[in-house]
Amino acid sequence: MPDLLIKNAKIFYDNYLQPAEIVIDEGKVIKIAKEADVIAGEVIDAAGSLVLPAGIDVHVHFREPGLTHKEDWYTGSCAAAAGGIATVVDHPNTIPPTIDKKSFEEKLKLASRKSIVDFGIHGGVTNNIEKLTELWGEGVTAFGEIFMAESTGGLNIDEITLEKALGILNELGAIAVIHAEDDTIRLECEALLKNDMSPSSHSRARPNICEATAVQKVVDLLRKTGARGHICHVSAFESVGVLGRDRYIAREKSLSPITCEVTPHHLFLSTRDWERLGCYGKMNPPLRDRRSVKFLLNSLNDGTIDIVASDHAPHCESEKDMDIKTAPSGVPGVETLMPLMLMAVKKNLLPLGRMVDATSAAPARIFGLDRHSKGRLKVGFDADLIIVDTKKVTTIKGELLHGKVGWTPFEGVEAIFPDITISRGNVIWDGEISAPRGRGNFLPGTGKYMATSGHH
Ligand SMILES: NC(=O)N[C@@H](CC(=O)O)C(=O)O
Ligand SMILES: [Zn+2]
Ligand SMILES: [Zn+2]
Repeated sequence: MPDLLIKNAKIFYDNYLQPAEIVIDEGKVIKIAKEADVIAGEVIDAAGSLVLPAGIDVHVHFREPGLTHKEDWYTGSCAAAAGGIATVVDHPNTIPPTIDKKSFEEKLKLASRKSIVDFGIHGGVTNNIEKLTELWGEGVTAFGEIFMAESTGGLNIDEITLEKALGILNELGAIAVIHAEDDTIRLECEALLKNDMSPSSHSRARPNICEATAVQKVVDLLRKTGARGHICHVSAFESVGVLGRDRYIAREKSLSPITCEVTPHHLFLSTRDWERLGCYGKMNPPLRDRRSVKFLLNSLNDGTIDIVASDHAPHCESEKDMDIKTAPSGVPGVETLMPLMLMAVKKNLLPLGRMVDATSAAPARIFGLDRHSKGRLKVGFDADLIIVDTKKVTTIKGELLHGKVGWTPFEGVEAIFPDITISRGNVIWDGEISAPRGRGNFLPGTGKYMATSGHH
């Protein structure tokens, strides 16, 4: 008898919403049919709600080890589950940073003990060029974010180191995940604004051209070295222009595309929100004006932007409640990503199919998580699913979220939260967290398999 039957579901299949029943056994989807005609150990009646692939958030900062007053693997993964995300990839700017075998093993142990969702771990790139191969063999998902400019953690590197690292990543066949901002432009602008204490000065300290210049530089370096690249959190319309041009050339030359992501805060907030948010609106890259915001949404629609990722970067209120120069950069977002995207679909800002691809199938494909059967509602794939009643529009409240910091830049914004999140056939969220600590599995990157299978 299979473990679970979801009946009265509506699924998005063949570009249509269709009624379906989904049969799950041993964590996998084993049958999808109009009428499954089986008796299962357990039955969930979706009562006509949508059943979609759970989200995959490839950009979170879960802050452990070292910064657990902001977040840890348990609270971060609970926030993910409550927001409809069943897989995350963590970034390296923890304390210690994830830059060698030892720090990687430490993070892996903590995450394995505490995470309730499946996870990958990215390796960091600093002056650890000689450690990249060992990190790859340990099973990091990819390398990054590689900081071209200062951001939380101070892991930024210069262009010479970046080029060297990209050469090695090309040999490994690993993806370079880039935080693209130009540090020279940042320093120049910051110097000019050193007496400007208005929160909105942060957007001018890191203007559009600061990002676009770095995007152009790293595109050139990726093409020169041959390394595969993914650009984090693009925010300026000029950057998307640079990437669109490269994509066109890449297609003509049959090169692998450089992929990119956008965050919900760059899609749904703008420089207008400085007034409401004050220093809580400080993040890198910063809030942009309406022109970029519109362009980002169009580019997500037409596929120039591949995926949505949260850049979940929590800081405590006591840390944010400082002057704009002292406050740390970053906002929480893992729990609100899917609810905001579902709301965007309801408002006709984006077709459902595009939203589903950008939050599940595409991140899985780009980061090789599809080899772990992630990212699709499909027979043979992991039963990582959400059940959503799209009629249930609520407003986001920081105090109801499950991360540690208790605030959100989206306070009062309309959203659609999932009723149920299922990970490998287990209900991990149904209005409360229903998963034991440490049930989440590590999803090793391809370097691990190459190391164990003995060829390179
Ligand atoms: N986005 C941010 O402003 N901050 C991130 C780091 C980063 O992604 O740059 C953080 O870890 O706090
Ligand atoms: Zn970043
Ligand atoms: Zn980040």
